[in-house]
Amino acid sequence: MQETGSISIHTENIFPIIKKFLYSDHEIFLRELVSNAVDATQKLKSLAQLGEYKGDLGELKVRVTLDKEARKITISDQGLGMTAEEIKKYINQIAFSGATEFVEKYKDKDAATKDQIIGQFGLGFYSAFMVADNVEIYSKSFQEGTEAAHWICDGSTSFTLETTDKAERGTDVVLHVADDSDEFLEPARLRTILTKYCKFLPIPIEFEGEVINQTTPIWTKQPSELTDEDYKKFYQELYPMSLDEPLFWIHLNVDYPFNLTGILYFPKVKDELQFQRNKIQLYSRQVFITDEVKDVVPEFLMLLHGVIDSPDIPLNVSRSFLQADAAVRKINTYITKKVADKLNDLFKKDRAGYEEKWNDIGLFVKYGMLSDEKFYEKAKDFVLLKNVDGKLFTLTEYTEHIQANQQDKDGNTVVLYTNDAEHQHSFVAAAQERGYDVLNFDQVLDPHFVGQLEQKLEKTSFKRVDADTVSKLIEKDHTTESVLSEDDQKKLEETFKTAIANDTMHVKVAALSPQDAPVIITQNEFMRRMKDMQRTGGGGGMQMFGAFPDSYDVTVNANHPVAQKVLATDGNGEKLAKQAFDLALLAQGMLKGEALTQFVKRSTELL
Ligand SMILES: Nc1ncnc2c1ncn2[C@@H]1O[C@H](COP(=O)(O)OP(=O)(O)OP(=O)(O)O)[C@@H](O)[C@H]1O
Repeated sequence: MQETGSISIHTENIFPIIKKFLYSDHEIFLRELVSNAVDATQKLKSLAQLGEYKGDLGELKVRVTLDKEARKITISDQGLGMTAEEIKKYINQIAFSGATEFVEKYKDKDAATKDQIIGQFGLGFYSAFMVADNVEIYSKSFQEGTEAAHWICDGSTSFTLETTDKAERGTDVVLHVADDSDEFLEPARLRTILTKYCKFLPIPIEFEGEVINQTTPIWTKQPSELTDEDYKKFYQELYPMSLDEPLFWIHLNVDYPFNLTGILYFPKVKDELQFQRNKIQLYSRQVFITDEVKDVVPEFLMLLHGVIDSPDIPLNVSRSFLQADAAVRKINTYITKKVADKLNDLFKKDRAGYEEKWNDIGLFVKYGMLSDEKFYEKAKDFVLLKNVDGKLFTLTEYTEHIQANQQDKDGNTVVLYTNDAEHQHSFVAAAQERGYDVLNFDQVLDPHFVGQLEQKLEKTSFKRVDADTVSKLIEKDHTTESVLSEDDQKKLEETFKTAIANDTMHVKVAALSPQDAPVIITQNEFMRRMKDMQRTGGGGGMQMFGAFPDSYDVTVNANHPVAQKVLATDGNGEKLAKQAFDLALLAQGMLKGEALTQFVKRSTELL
């Protein structure tokens, strides 16, 4: 029997269009055909379990063979097979009706809409025509008394279907590789594609006499069956180039309201926001889909490694489509919650171990808090603050720790921090002498984190230690009286102004404790933050602050003995003022170049 026919497609040149636009990655044809073969094999297994197939299953394998000379790639399975009728139905109608619909929708659309349309289409059998100019199917159904069928299609809309004498159950799909697809005739290329997409398929895949996959990867098993070693070993398999062990992991396992399994690993983070080579891999029923998981996994968790497997994620991952997908949004929420629960668990069960890992996980936690409100709500109980002595506190613990000493006259708690303990050493030391605690906020996200905490925590403000003189950082009720008369204060101010002779240095005289430094240079917290934000790309209204030169407050301590000396009428006042000012600059690493040379010269003279 031979039958020729026309595939019910109205648009003549459907394949060139598919070939050109459907997938930029032609290599996925192999993933599609091998997954079809695996599906057919698993369907047969299920039928056998249900007693609907009583024959011998035999060795269930999928074989990929390459005949370079003949320009042929064959994908063979011993699955349930198809009769001629089934080929007409499943291949001619189902596989190609998808293609028709695709082209119909695709015509006359702009690029963005086209992208979206591509995203909606199931990949499948017809992806074979991206690399082949002729495709044959030889198939024999598992059903007794049926004849084997042979189907040929040359990429036009007509096909030939005839009986054949294939003896074994199953399907061979033969691709006659097109002239422009020579790359797929290289064994190494095929092996790479198979390892990329088929490494964890549930049925053995054989290529050049070797099985290339692991049929039961650990994420498909129960956590109770697995040891820490199994998880670590699997991490190595996923990322053979990785030198570090993961810190810990989460085994994901849900079947309602969507299906998802997987393992997420927390890696050691070497430098902040480093480029991540080891990405999370996305699978659908053990078939690799992509490692661009941007829309499936919340952005802050992109720093994690591992695998996610879900049949509920649309296979062909197109941006605009994924973002709108309800299942994807639920998955997103679920993963966020799981990660928060895991961290909370670690924190509760093993505080010491958690603290040890804080350097590595702190970044995730803060990034998560900043980018996801729900995560903030959970993480506020286990986020840690580190002070300059290296001690770690939760938010509540810290508030309690500083409450007694760091309240200002209005009852607000003032949190002091440094972003560079070395550089701001004199300020940190001054604050500590007062009995204040100073936090270390020296990581890349910390400026944003400070902003967030300030908004969230009631009656709490944050000040960088060098934002003001120590007595002004936290304004208490009692004010120190000045030992100088008003005239003297004026005179002192003028002397310093002349000595400094710099418009960006705003000199003022204040009555501080005689134990404080004679001159203190600070940068206003508000102004500094605005300028910082402008530098890191905060747009809009911040622009104007960036245009201002850096400006500083120079506070001269009226109660320090140096003030008396500057006022003494021996003609050395200005020189001393300049010297005291330079010392303050020096304490902050701001004295450089010629100014530094002058300072050294003047110091020698004064000696
Ligand atoms: N190797 C095979 N053995 C048995 N049946 C097959 C085989 N390959 C394809 N088929 C049949 O042809 C149908 C169409 O295949 P196609 O790959 O185009 O779409 P799909 O697998 O149903 O969906 P998708 O691949 O988009 O998820 C399949 O559903 C299946 O019934």
